[in-house]
Amino acid sequence: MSKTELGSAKRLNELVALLSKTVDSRVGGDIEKSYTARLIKSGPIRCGKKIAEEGAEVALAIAAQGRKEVAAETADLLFHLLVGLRAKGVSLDMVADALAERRGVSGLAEKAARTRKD
Ligand SMILES: N=c1c2ncn([C@@H]3O[C@H](COP(=O)(O)OP(=O)(O)OP(=O)(O)O)[C@@H](O)[C@H]3O)c2ncn1[C@@H]1O[C@H](COP(=O)(O)O)[C@@H](O)[C@H]1O
Repeated sequence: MSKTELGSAKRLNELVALLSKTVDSRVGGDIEKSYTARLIKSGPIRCGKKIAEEGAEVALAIAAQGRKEVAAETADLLFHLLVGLRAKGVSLDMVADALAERRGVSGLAEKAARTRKD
């Protein structure tokens, strides 16, 4: 990873950490004043639907729109993912553990091992 990439990843990491804290702070908050509080209160099914919607918007932007649109839709998706994780009680640590377990394991090797088991 280049120095520039590492710098951008660190910045995104810090912003996601701050956003995650904001999301946590909205739990049980006033649903008239906070979109996050309203979405968390609406539960995991509604949050899941929003994530599917935002994910589709990212996919469409990648397929047919410009880079600015892709970045904006990705920011929407990241926010909704954080809200969905919070609504479901999944910590960022759990996601980090899942990512760490896969580190260095080629997707192709993993797929081949899975196919052998089937
Ligand atoms: N990052 C975000 C963020 N990204 C997207 N959104 C909101 O996500 C909503 C959903 O987007 P849509 O385009 O689907 O809008 P919609 O069709 O009206 O949404 P729905 O009625 O389907 O829920 C919009 O209202 C956006 O404003 C966000 N709302 C909040 N944040 C962050 O969360 C913080 C706390 O926000 P509140 O909880 O509202 O105070 C903010 O300061 C921001 O940092």
